[in-house]
Formats: sequence, C-alpha cells, structure tokens
Amino acid sequence: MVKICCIGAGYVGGPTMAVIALKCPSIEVAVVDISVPRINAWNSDQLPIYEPGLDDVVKQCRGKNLFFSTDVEKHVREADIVFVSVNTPTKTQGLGAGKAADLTYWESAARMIADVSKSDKIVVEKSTVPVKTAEAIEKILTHNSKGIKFQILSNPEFLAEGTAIQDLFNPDRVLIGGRETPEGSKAVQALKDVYAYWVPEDRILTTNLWSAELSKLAANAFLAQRISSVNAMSALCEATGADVTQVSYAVGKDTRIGPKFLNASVGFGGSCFQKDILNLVYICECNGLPEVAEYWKQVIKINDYQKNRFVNRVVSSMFNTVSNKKIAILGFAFKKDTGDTRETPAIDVCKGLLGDKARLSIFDPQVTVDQIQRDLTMKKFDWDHPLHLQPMSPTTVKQVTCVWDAYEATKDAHGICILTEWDEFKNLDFKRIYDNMQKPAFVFDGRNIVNVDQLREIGFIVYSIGKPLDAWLKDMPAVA
Ligand SMILES: NC(=O)C1=CN([C@@H]2O[C@H](COP(=O)(O)OP(=O)(O)OC[C@H]3O[C@@H](n4cnc5c(N)ncnc54)[C@H](O)[C@@H]3O)[C@@H](O)[C@H]2O)C=CC1
Ligand SMILES: O=C(O)[C@H]1O[C@H](OP(=O)(O)OP(=O)(O)OC[C@H]2O[C@@H](n3ccc(=O)[nH]c3=O)[C@H](O)[C@@H]2O)[C@H](O)[C@@H](O)[C@@H]1O
Repeated sequence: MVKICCIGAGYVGGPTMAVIALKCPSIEVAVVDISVPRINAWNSDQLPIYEPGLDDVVKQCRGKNLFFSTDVEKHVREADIVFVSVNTPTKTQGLGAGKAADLTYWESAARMIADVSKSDKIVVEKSTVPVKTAEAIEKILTHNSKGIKFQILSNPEFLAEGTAIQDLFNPDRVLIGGRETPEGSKAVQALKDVYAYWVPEDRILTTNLWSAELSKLAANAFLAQRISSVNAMSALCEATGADVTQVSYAVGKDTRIGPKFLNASVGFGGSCFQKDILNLVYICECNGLPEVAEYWKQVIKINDYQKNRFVNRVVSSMFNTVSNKKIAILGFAFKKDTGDTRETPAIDVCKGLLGDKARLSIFDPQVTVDQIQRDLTMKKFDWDHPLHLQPMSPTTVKQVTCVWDAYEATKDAHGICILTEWDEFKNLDFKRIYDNMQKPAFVFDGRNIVNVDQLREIGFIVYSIGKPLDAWLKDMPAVA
C-alpha cells in the first residue's frame, strides 16, 4: 500500500489530503502538524477550517485511510511520498524583509525529513515557494541523507477557498514539475498515478521544476492583476458615470478575455495574492529585472489604493468625520463561504475608520470575536505563522464590538459598510434596517451586492463601487 504523509494540516494540506484519501481508497494518507489544537480539531466534529463539503469528505475517510496526527516523525518515516504544505510567510526582518518568502518552516521540515527517513522518498512541494526552492531543498536533503535517495517534485496547489472541494474534485489542471532525469521522471509518474485515480490525464501537466514553481506565482499574479485592472476601472467609472458592472460584462464577453474574475471590489484579500506577488517582485529584483518588478508592484499598489479610496468615500460622505459615529461592518472574511480573514480588506478598512475614531459594530457569519480582535491588533504578516507562534492575547480595540446578527450590528448606526459578499446580506430586510438607523443613513457597498435603486427608494444614501454616484456623493472629494 502506498503511504502518503502531508506536513501541514492547514487550508491546503487538510482538504487536499482528504480528497486524495477519498479518491484513492488504496492509499493511506496521514496529515501531520506541529499544532496540537489544529490536529485535535481535525479529529473532532468541529474541523479547524470552514469549507463547504469538507465535513462530508473527512467523515467518509477519517479513521479508514485518512489520519490526522502530531506524530510528525513517525508518519514521515513510514511514507513513500511526503507532501510539504507548511506556511511560507513574507519575511518581516533581514534580507528581503517585506517581500521575500520566509522559508524557515520549509527548511525545518526538510531537515526533519532528512533526519528521520530510513527509506527513499519523493518529497513534494505543495506550499507556494520562490523559484529554485527545490534546489535548496534538494541540497538540504542530500547533504543530510545518509545514503537515502530523495526526489523533489513541485506540485503547486490552485484551489481557492470557499470552493476548495469542488476545485480539488474537478481541477482545471494538476501541475507536476520534476527533474528531467530517469529518477525524476519515475517520481513524476508516481505522483501522476495518484492524481490519475480521478483527474483526466490531459489535465495532468508535467514540466521542469522551475516552470512548475514559477507557474504558481504567475497564475496568482495574473488573477490578482485582473482584479486590480477592474478596480482601477471602477475609479474611472465613478468619475465618468459609467457602471463598472456593465463595463466588466462587455469586456468579459470577448472570448479572449473571458468573464471570470472581473468583479470590482473593495480590494482583493486572502493569504496568497499579496504574498505571492511580493515574492515575485523580489525574485525579479534579485534577477536584475527592476522594470518587471515595478510592473507587478502596481497590482498591489492599486489594491491598496482601492482600500484607501473606500475609506475616504465613507469619511468624506459623512461630513468628513466618522468620529464617535457607529459604523456597521457587514462581513469580515476575505470572501464569502470561508471564515478565513488572512489579509482581508476588512482589516485595512476597519483600521482606516478606527483611525478616524469611528465606533465599529462587526458581524460576520463565520468569524469569531477573538479572530477579529487579533486581526485588528496584529502586526502585518504575523498572521502567516503557525498558530502557537502568533500573539494570542493582544490588547482589544475598545471601539470595536462584534455581534452575531446583521440587524443588531446596524441598529442605531450612521452607516453600513458591506465588506464580504455573503449571500445572506443580499436578502436582508433593508427597510427594517433603515428604520432603526440614524439619519441620513448610508450604505457603502464594497462588493456590489445590494440593489442600489431599491435602497435609494427606501431612503438610503448609497455608494456602490464603480457605479454611478448618488447625488449626495457627487460633489464630495474622493481622494485616495
Ligand atoms: N490557503 C490557500 O488557499 C492556498 C495556499 N497555498 C500555499 O500553501 C501553503 C500553506 O498554506 P495554508 O494551508 O493556507 O497555510 P496554513 O497556515 O493554513 O497551514 C500551514 C500549517 O503548517 C503547519 N506547520 C508549519 N511548520 C511546520 C512543521 N515544520 N512541521 C509540521 N507542521 C508545520 C502549521 O502549524 C499550519 O497548521 C502556503 O505556502 C500557501 O502559499 C497554495 C494554494 C492555496
Ligand atoms: O494560492 C492561493 O492561495 C489561491 O489564491 C486564490 O484563491 P483564494 O485567495 O482562496 O480566493 P479567490 O477566489 O481567488 O479570491 C481572492 C480575493 O480576490 C477577491 N476577488 C475575486 C474575484 C473578483 O472578481 N474580484 C475580487 O475582488 C476575492 O473577494 C478575494 O478577496 C486563487 O484563486 C487560487 O487559484 C490560489 O490557489
């Protein structure tokens, strides 16, 4: 029986391995992690991450051919294939600080694999890593190998949160990069055989190691670039009276461009887009390509501009001050159908409003009070470290309350900011909400989910990203 071990039981390791176990009943899969609470949660009824369909997959295989454990060394030693899916945060100190990927967790995993192994293994990069990481990992493994042979493969993951199970069941492609040697090809084939249980062969792409590593960074950069492009257009739409939804639709109808990923928003969030682009920028700079680095940097600059622009709209619309005003924040997760708040635009928007002394009442159906307080007090990039290394009891922000209901959040509020596109926000009783708010009552829709005309009819002053401006807002400056 082939044995797989995955180091890192996070958003990628957990769902990916659960799906491999489900689709390959004859393979034994162990997911290991240094975080005891995380593994305990994977072994309980309350999984550590919220992902539609995941509970069902885990229930079908846990205890049969899927195991979650903190006994990292035992499972690594026994495995034929070891996936590494640990954190690769942005460095906060030293060379490349603020851009380069911090490979501390990867390196310690590689050293441990070399230490405990007693048989040949295939080691698979599942984490997103800088180009040429495989070379460094190879060196660590071979210099400590005691005669054991390791083959390194790059198998980046393309799932998106909220649709992870669907994406894993039916991936657009699986990418496997390996050394172009007979041993390398054999290892690539072994991993191909795993995916071939359920992925059609023409969707399993094989490349050299460096192409696979770079393709992952490139794919995220292209996706984020689309969002920054449409968000840049949203500012121009507001200035000219065009409607960004109509523009996106018209542009996306061109089959060469396509309709997906063209929704204007308050900005993209999530654990990877910014991190991976910063990493790409750093690699370009290190390779003497400052113009290319500058090009990709713009994607992040526009994203920051969009978040600032949103905050400035809120403040300038409300008579240039939100001091002591209650602002309801609907949605804190970085997108719907996840409880993940890593790099969510809500953090920057809330901090911006708090900077202008607002009082915030926050509601998100999947995010806890503790998480929100941690996010609003944590230093940039601290979130991307294993849980037990993060500050656990930071000071709470007094002007922030978190509630479990949108009606409670909006009661007596002066304004509402919609920051996540949760479906339930589309069906709120906005007449009831309006009646219980201070007047004039404002709605700032950062996700373009409300029916602007209906809300205006109720009496709201409405701002919706990239849509023709409310008469109220027309003469207000919206400087970013
Ligand atoms: N979150 C996402 O949607 C995607 C993430 N990725 C990439 O996958 C990698 C992992 O991301 P996530 O799963 O989101 O992170 P995560 O933070 O949810 O999970 C990483 C896990 O690794 C564990 N860990 C760290 N060092 C370890 C060690 N030496 N031994 C054992 N366990 C260790 C941590 O405790 C943590 O539970 C990152 O490189 C990320 O860029 C790639 C595609 C999608
Ligand atoms: O490497 C990763 O971590 C993953 O990053 C993204 O997945 P994810 O961040 O989970 O979610 P997305 O659906 O890509 O959304 C990212 C952000 O962009 C925003 N977005 C997305 C699409 C859009 O049209 N407009 C827009 O503002 C979302 O609201 C969200 O804040 C990629 O889509 C995955 O392919 C990749 O594997």
